[in-house]
Amino acid sequence: MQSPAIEVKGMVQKRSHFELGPIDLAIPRGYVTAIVGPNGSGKSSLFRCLLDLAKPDRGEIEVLGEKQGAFDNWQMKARIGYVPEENSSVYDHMKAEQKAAFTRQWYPQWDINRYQELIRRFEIDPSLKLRKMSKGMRRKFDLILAMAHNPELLLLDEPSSGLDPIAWRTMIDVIHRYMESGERTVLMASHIIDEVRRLADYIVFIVHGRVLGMYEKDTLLESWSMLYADTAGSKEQWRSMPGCHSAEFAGGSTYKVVTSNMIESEEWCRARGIHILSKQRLELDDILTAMIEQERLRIQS
Ligand SMILES: Nc1ncnc2c1ncn2[C@@H]1O[C@H](COP(=O)(O)OP(=O)(O)OP(=O)(O)O)[C@@H](O)[C@H]1O
Repeated sequence: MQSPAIEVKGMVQKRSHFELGPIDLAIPRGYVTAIVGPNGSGKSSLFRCLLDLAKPDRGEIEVLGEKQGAFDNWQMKARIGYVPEENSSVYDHMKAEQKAAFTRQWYPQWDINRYQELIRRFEIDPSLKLRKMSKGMRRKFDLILAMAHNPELLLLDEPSSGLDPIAWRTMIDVIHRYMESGERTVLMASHIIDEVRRLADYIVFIVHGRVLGMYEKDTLLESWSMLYADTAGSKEQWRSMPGCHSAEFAGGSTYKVVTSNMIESEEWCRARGIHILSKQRLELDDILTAMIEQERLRIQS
């Protein structure tokens, strides 16, 4: 089996009011993995640790087979593309084309045709000064700079922040095409459920600096469901149902039940003669909300 693109073992970063970790994570090569979590859950902090822009207090990080610490090596940086959550204002006085000329010095694989194709697709005027660009234009340009050297690994921190719907679709298409070779890896943080649904193969949920789990997206969406079940008057111990997240009385002899394991829940109901009246898959944001609730209960207990 291929080694992971990113491997994090027992990583902890302590701040005065926030602790990230301990985090253990293996991001697979050749796939898009989305990190999803509420504001302040530590997504950007994790990205900065992965890129050696911030130091963890404990643990090990390996990116593209290199242990953290080998990152001062430009050859290593050239294998990665990064779009941070906030862009730096240091280069604001430059025109886009000057910033591109400056950036390409660091990337031996800079692909001028690819750069120009992306400039066209995202409709960027390269003669414009960066400070004159709108937030969305700047975001598109940052994406272009991160992708013009065809990196093996792309780290995108809320890539669509500020993009209009047309630019957003272009971004989705550009990332899909980037992944076509099957050898590239994307790790992205996102709050946009539609973006995660369209792009991600795997989803990592992070809450209060801790990883709740990493899931294959399709399996996750197939497993979490809400069902209405008719118990025909019998009292059910819903808590013993596999995957039971919550069960609430819905009138008559009907219950509304949320499960994280639809297949086993159905079998459990069948074995007890409980009739499932309807079932509906949960959306990713509902799943995240349910997981946050589970985590809250776990911490309280
Ligand atoms: N440079 C820093 N110094 C000290 N604390 C920081 C720093 N950057 C972030 N934090 C804190 O770390 C915590 C996690 O923030 P982080 O930006 O990593 O979360 P996030 O999941 O990316 O949030 P968002 O979705 O809002 O972008 C927050 O409590 C934040 O205040």
